[in-house]
Amino acid sequence: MTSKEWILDEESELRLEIDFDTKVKLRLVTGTAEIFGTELGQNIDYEFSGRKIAVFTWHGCKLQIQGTCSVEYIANETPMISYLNTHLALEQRRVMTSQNNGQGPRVLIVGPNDVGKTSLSKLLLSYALKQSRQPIYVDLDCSEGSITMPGCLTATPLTEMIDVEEGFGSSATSAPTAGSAVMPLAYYYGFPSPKDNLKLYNLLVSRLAQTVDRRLEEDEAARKSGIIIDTNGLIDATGYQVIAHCIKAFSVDVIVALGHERLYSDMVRLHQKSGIAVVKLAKSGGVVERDSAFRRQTQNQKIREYFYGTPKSELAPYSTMINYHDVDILRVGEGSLAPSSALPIGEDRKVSETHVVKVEPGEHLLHSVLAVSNADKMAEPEILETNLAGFIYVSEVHEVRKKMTVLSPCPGRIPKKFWWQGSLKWAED
Ligand SMILES: Nc1ncnc2c1ncn2[C@@H]1O[C@H](COP(=O)(O)OP(=O)(O)OP(=O)(O)O)[C@@H](O)[C@H]1O
Repeated sequence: MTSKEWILDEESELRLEIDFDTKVKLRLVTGTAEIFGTELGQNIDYEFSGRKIAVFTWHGCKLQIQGTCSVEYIANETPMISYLNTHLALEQRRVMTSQNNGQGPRVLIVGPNDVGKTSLSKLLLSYALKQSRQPIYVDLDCSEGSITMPGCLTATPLTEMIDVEEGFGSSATSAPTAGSAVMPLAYYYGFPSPKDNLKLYNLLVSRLAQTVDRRLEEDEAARKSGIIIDTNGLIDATGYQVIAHCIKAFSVDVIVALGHERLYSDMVRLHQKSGIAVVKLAKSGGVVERDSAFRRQTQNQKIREYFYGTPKSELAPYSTMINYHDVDILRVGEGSLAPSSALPIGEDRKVSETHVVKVEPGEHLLHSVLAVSNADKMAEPEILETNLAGFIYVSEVHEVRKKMTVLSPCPGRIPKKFWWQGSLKWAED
């Protein structure tokens, strides 16, 4: 394995892109360094595969890289000072919470795709954690699923530093995630973009916000620390509606507009008069555009980790045979969208967007990832607003015997019978 040393001056970063089929080891030899806000320990090997990262140093350091990266270079110009200043301003608001009902900042990060919204969220959360805060991370980017699986909207109270190698996670709704001692709260949306079913998306955002509020009422440390909300990259007219809805639902008081001048000035025009602080931050030159193939591979990696764990903490999934009639497979909206002319008189399309339909099990479920609802009965709309117990993967379908084999991270019978089908499939390799 090739080995290379890099010397970094203060306030510079080493940018690395590592393919999915290679492994690269990173070691901090001297000095201090961090990855998206989480500090590296000296003389520890960190291993990465299929990642694009920046190793930043405030005071200078020496790094050792073993293995081959597809891209590696040092950048001296970064927006890190402005990111740190944003953290300091948020921290100031936390200190001043006594003047604001004990409520810390509620920050919404908006911007187009691939400007570094998730990376900035990690950084602001890590810096808050470093100051013994316990912020809540709300992930509304349904295409990515930083915390659980793509297709989910989640809220995670963070109590421990975010893992350098795994980011937000070797995460699972069935287990506490990296960076958290508490289980994340997840609702199932099931589509890659809020546009796919706007009514359902907004409904779930409102539901998530209510649950977060209830938690904040009980948890003083989290209340003071505030919430950081990561969004998806939609910034057209629908995107603005989605943003306005999030602001209302979560009572956002700080908007960070990342890497987009017009979005910033629109946010000032639309929201500043209601007392919301709007901050403009520049995109880092290191943020990498990810094509659809890379995003798909990242999703696959995420799904694989849910069932099999990571090299650091491997899991062995359990395989169970299920009768078709033991479970109800559900779908919302899309599958049930009838042409307007076919809807009963007086019922408009909006009604069917949140209508739940049962799906006949069959070959079409093969390789699907299904979300297991915590609901015990099929009542609308409550079932839509019930959080998730976890996920299963359909590894085999036995059409003749009316059975299917599913993988689950937990042993034994799967206790819940309502399983959501979204657009997520995964061919195990
Ligand atoms: N300074 C940097 N150097 C190298 N890579 C970076 C840097 N900042 C971010 N990245 C990488 O760039 C990619 C895109 O960043 P990120 O996911 O934060 O963007 P995003 O705006 O949240 O994207 P989207 O909304 O499209 O999901 C990620 O793989 C991230 O790890």
